[in-house]
Amino acid sequence: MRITVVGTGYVGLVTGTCLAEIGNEVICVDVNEEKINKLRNGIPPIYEEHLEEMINNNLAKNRLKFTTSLERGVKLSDVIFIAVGTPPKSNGQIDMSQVDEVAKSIGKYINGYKVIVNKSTVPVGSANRVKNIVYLNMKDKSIEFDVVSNPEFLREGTAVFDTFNGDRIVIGSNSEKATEIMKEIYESFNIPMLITNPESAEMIKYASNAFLATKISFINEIANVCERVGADVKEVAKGMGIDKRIGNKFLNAGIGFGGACFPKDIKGLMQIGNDAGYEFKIVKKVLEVNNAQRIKPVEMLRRLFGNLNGVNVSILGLSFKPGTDDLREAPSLYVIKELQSDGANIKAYDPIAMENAKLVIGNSMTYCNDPYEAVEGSDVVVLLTEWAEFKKLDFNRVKELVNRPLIIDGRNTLDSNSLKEKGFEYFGIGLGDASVENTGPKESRIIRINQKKACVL
Ligand SMILES: NC(=O)C1=CN([C@@H]2O[C@H](COP(=O)(O)OP(=O)(O)OC[C@H]3O[C@@H](n4cnc5c(N)ncnc54)[C@H](O)[C@@H]3O)[C@@H](O)[C@H]2O)C=CC1
Ligand SMILES: O=C(O)[C@H]1O[C@H](OP(=O)(O)OP(=O)(O)OC[C@H]2O[C@@H](n3ccc(=O)[nH]c3=O)[C@H](O)[C@@H]2O)[C@H](O)[C@@H](O)[C@@H]1O
Repeated sequence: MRITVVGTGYVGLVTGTCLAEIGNEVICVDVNEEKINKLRNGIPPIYEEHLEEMINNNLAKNRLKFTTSLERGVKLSDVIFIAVGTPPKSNGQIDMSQVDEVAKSIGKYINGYKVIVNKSTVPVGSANRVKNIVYLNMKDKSIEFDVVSNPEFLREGTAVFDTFNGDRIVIGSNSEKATEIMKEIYESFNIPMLITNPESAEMIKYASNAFLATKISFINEIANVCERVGADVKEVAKGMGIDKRIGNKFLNAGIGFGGACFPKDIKGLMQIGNDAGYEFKIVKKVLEVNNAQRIKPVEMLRRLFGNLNGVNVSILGLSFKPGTDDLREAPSLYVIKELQSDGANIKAYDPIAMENAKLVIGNSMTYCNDPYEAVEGSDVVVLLTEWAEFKKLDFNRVKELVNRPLIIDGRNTLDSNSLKEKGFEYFGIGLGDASVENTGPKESRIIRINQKKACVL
């Protein structure tokens, strides 16, 4: 099939490349000339595992093309995926200007029947919105087209894997013809398809992201209570997750969620509710909990040091999660801002996100070439992203290099017992005894359950 994908960000580029990989002729369009020039030379502007080799493979087979000409993209394809950004405006509302712009151009250049696919995360009613904009901009009103909603569920860092191994493909369509074409495109992925109407498909996307974010804030609140009562949130999550109705995914407590989508889509869902005259209460709290959680390591340091002025803090991990160089809404940005306002000296290292970090954070902290350089002379090591390489560090060497062997593990990812054996002070999030809440003189400790009273079942 001849397919055009508009927008070569995380979603558009991965979708376009994967659709080419299964044999389609794909044109990827972007307004950003620099990105397109790089992509023509096989260089992806983002980091995603396997993406570069797949782009080069499909460029070589002539199945994948990159252009800035949306006109070519519209005229030469039967199906047009819209995968441009839908960022939040400063008031939290969803900015639809990129989608509207693309819809206008599709209307202008449309030259025959097309299926237009909303792949971007867009508010309920957007399939109709795109339909109207396309129609208004068409010269020849007799040309037929359909707009379907096909939300994306890939995660950054595992985007290629997720595209081929997703749990479901959702197609929101009011047209049988368009539905059949969409089914044909996705048939070989062998992923269950849910066919529904566009409004439900649009809502499925927001509801899914908001639910996942809710799970995270929920377990983080459980962690905050665990600290005060001597329970271990990792054990609690394990025990909860065995119940199939709850499931064991997205129950990792830590410093909360970041990324381009959860915070944005929660605000988006609140707006969708507001516009429909309904105040969405739960997700508002989810965001509030997350805002506090992401700066929790700083609160812990304030408690441990009193005054952070002049304290040498080494940060391991800057991206909002492992496997990506994306820093959008990363908890690290908030931690660094707070630490800087307290006068701490910061050295940082991330395996992939250093270049992005320099652009976003600037030269107000020291960027290191490896984790050992980052921890040298530190008063505290703070782990913010659970990159696999941090687990494999030679902690004996780390101990030699630091001023004080103190670790705050914002992702509960390191082996606390082994670190303690090596002589480190170790604090995680919600780990009972390994909580900052439980340090200091006994009388200042917050309620502790007498663990001997606990029943063993
Ligand atoms: N990043 C993610 O993991 C996921 C994102 N989404 C949604 O997918 C959409 C896209 O997200 P990302 O790929 O992260 O965005 P992004 O910001 O990385 O990429 C968007 C691309 O669209 C291009 N663009 C903007 N206006 C254009 C126009 N008029 N014509 C052609 N290209 C244009 C931009 O230059 C940019 O390269 C958003 O709605 C997002 O919420 C959905 C699932 C996962
Ligand atoms: O709409 C989107 O953009 C995407 O948003 C998320 O994907 P993503 O943001 O890439 O990453 P996740 O793996 O979901 O992690 C998001 C954040 O939650 C945090 N997280 C995740 C899981 C967990 O148990 N605990 C936790 O704190 C991560 O550290 C990260 O900061 C969803 O998982 C995707 O299904 C969705 O397509």
